[in-house]
Amino acid sequence: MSKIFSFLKPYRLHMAVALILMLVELVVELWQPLLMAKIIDEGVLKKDLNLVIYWGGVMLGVSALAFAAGIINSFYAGHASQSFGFDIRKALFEKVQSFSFSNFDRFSTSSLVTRMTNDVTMIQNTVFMSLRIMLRAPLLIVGGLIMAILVDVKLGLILAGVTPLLVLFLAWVRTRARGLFLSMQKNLDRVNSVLRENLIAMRLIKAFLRGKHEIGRFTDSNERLKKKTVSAFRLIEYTTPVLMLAMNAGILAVLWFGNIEVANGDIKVGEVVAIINYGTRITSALSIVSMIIMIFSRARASSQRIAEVFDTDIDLLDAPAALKEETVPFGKIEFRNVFFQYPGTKRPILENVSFTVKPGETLAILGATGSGKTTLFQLIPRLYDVTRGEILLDGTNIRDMKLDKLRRQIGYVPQDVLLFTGTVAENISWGKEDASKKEIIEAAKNAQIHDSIEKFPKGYESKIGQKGVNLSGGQKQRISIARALVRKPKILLLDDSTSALDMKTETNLLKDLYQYNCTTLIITQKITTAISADSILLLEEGKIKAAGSHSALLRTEPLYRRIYETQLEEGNQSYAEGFN
Ligand SMILES: Nc1ncnc2c1ncn2[C@@H]1O[C@H](COP(=O)(O)OP(=O)(O)OP(=O)(O)O)[C@@H](O)[C@H]1O
Repeated sequence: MSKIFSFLKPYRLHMAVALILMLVELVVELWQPLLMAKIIDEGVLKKDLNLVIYWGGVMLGVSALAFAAGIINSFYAGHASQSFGFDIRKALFEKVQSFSFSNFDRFSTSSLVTRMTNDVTMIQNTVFMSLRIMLRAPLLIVGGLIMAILVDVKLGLILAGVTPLLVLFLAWVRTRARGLFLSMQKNLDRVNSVLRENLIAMRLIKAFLRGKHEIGRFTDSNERLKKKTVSAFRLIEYTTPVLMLAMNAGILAVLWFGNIEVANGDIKVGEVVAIINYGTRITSALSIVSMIIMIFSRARASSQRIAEVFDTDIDLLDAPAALKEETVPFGKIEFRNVFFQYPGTKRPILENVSFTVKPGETLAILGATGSGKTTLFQLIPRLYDVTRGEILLDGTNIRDMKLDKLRRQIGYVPQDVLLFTGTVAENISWGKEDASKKEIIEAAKNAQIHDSIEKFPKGYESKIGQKGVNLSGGQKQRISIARALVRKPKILLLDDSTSALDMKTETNLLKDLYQYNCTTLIITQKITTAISADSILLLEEGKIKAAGSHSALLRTEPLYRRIYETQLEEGNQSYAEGFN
C-alpha cells in the first residue's frame, strides 16, 4: 500500500497548496456562525443597522474568499489526482509488461484490465475528494464541536455527546463496507471477463447461434454485480438517515435547553442560533463522512487489488551472473533432460526431453494435441523456465544469458495469430522496430504474402482489421511469419503456423526459409511439412516417443508410419514424393 502512496510524492507541493486552501474554506465555515451571532445579537436585536451592514459585509467578503479558495483548491486537487492516476496506470502497465507467463497465470486478463482502469480511477477520485472535501469534513466536525463548546459549554456538550456515538457507528459501517466493495470489484472483473470473451468470439457465437446462451451468461454475472453493488450501497444509504436522526435529536435538545437558558438570561439568542448552525454543519459533515467511508472502502479494496499487481514477484529475471558479451549465436539448440510443470499444476507436461538441433537445421515436432509441443516452444524464449534439466544455446544455458539478448535471436510465430491495430507494414516491422521498407518487403516476399499485400487497396499501408482490410486465416499467418522473419532470427519457432496454407504456398515458404540459415523448429500436424525437415521429433504425453529422419522413423517407428500412411492416403502422395 505504501508503494501506492509513494506515487503522490512528486505532487507534494500541489497537495500542500490544495490543503492550505481547503483550510481557508474550513476557517471561513467555522467563523460564519459566530458572525451570524454577532449580526443577530449586536445588530438585529439592538436595531443597529450600521453593525448589520458592517458584519454582513465581512460575512460576504469571507464567503467570497472561501469561494475563490474552493476554485483554486479544485484546480490543484485535480492536477495532483489526475497525475497520480496517470503515473500509477503507467507503472502498472510497465509492471505487467515485465510479467512472466507464470505471473500472468495468476491474474485473468479482464481482472488486469479492471485493475488498470476502474481500480485506478477509484483511488484517483479518492485522492481528489481527500484534497477537496474529505479532510474538511472531520475537521469541520471537531472544529464545530470546539466552537459550540466555546460559545456555550452546556449546549455545546449536548452536540459533543451525540457525535462520538455516531463516529463509532460509522467505524462499524466502514468495516462492513470494505468486504462488500471488495466483492463488488471481483464481480466487476467477472462481468468484464464475459464481455471480453463475447466481443472476441462474436463470429463463433453467431455461427453457433449461441447468442441467447451468452446473453444469459452475461445477465447472470451482471445480476451478481448488481446484487453486490446494491448491498454495498444499501449499507451506506441506511447510514445517512441514522446520522440525520441522531443529530437532529441533538439539535432539538439544544433548542429546548437553549430556550430555557435564554429565558434565564444565561445565553443570547444569537449564540443559540450559532450553536444550532454548528449542529447543522456537523450533521452535513457527518453525511459527507458516510460518503467518505463509502469512497474510502472502495478505494481500499481497489488499492489492495493494485498492490497485488505491484507486489507480484517477477520470477523471470536475468541471473545476476548473466553473460554480458554480445556474441553472434550460431543457433545450436540443445534440450538436456528437460522437465516442465506449469505453476500450480500437479502433473509434469514435459518429462526428460533431450534433443539437439544443429545450427541452420530444421526440426519438425509432431504429436497429438496436448502432448506438450507449444509448452516446449515456450521454454526456448524463456516464457517459462524449465522445472528441471537445461536448455542450451550454442552450449550456454539460456538461464545464464541476458533475457533480451536471448529473445532478440528468436523469431516466434505463435499458434494463435495476433495482429495489432495498424497498417500491414507496421505489423511486419513490429518484429524489428527499425526495419526499412526493403526489409519489410523482403520478409513479406519470403513469407509468401507480398503478392497479396500488393493487391490490397493501399498495399503495405492498408489498415488491418475494423475499417481496414479483412484478412483470411492464411494471410494472417503469413503476416505473422513475415513479422518473425524481418528480425532475421537465428532461431525460428513456427507453432503450427502453416496450417492454413495450401501446399504450394507452404512448399515455397519452407524453401525460402533456407536463405535465412536459421535453426528452425516447426510444430506441425502435417506429415508433408515434417518430411521437409532435417529431423523429426515425435512427442507423446510430454515424452519423446521417437526421433530421427523421416526415412529412419518410417522404418523403425510404427506410430510414425501410421501417421504417414493415413495422411498420404488423404491425397498428399505427389507432394511428399516431391521432397524425396
Ligand atoms: N498455462 C497453463 N497452465 C496449466 N496447464 C497448461 C497451461 N498451458 C497448457 N497447459 C496444459 O499443458 C498440456 C500441453 O499443452 P500444449 O499447449 O503444450 O500442447 P500442444 O501439444 O501444443 O497441443 P495443441 O497441438 O493442441 O496445440 C495440456 O494438457 C494443457 O492443458
